[in-house]
Amino acid sequence: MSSKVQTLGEFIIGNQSEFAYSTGELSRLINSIRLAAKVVNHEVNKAGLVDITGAVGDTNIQGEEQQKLDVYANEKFIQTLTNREIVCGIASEEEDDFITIKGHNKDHQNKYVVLIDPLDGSSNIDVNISVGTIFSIYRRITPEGTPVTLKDFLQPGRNQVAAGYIMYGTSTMMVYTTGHGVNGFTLNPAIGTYYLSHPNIKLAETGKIYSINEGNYIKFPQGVKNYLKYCQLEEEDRPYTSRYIGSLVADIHRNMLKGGIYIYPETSTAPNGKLRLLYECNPMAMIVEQAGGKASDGFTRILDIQPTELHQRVPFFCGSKKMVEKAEEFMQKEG
Ligand SMILES: O=P(O)(O)OC[C@H]1O[C@](O)(COP(=O)(O)O)[C@@H](O)[C@@H]1O
Repeated sequence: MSSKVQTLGEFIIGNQSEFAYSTGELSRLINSIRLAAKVVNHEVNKAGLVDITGAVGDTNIQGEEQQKLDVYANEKFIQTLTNREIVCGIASEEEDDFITIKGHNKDHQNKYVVLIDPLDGSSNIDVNISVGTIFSIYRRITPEGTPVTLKDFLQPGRNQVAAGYIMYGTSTMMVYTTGHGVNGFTLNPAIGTYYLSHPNIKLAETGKIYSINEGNYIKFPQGVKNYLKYCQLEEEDRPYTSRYIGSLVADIHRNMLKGGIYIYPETSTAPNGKLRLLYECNPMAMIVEQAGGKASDGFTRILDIQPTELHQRVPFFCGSKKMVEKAEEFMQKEG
């Protein structure tokens, strides 16, 4: 990588002026996520060698069996953010309730809350398939100097000040936005530095890839079944090709670079789908929209949904604008 390529650290400092009332707090926060991700990356990379795969025997609030790496990643992100005293609260897929961070002088002066899925795609850890971390950052809405409340976390996604993911794949990448476009940074593991490898990522208006777990086909709403038929018909630029990794970060990342649509709909057994609004769908929706794409629950823009619970689930249609609009057409036709 030529030395002229910007490092993530340089990029964060260089773009600090983008943030309204910039005190450097948000930059330090993104830097801390960068640091925690490096620590987690190290464990993920050697997962096959050491006894860090498999379950710990506990289940999280979603009733999912917690993987050792889930727990490890959760601890590392919470520790790193807590030790750097830059957030007033953290919510995580692996924690039943939000965590209050009092801050340096125990006076609740910090401005930001973070919502995180420490290790997404955990069902793929044991089989060495790409997994990821997803993060979402908001400015608190309750007064500084008072303890953070649930209200600070239950904000509509359009209020996010930053969102991103880290993908632990063939290479490790951090992709994020602060509302001024989307940039991707690749980790050079030899020196532990992220470099700006994917500047200003733009998602194609349409693509030829659809990503959905067709194993659930019979449980899908009619609108989704009709859209899948549409994708598979030999007409115009179709049939599209089916690609599904089963790791949200990896599926969305591929579609961001190649064009495509990812769908995790409601089903007859899961009326709100599987994915969590606050730390899976909202951050991915902000990234995809910032890259020119679209994200909805089939009817409503994801970023306009008013959250009511920390771990609520929503149906998710996300990707190339024209493909999501077509899928919404089929959903709305079926009502
Ligand atoms: O196996 P399914 O039902 O297709 O679900 C896969 C989806 O669930 C997820 O694994 C989310 O769950 P986790 O965050 O618990 O891993 C996504 O990454 C993925 O897209």
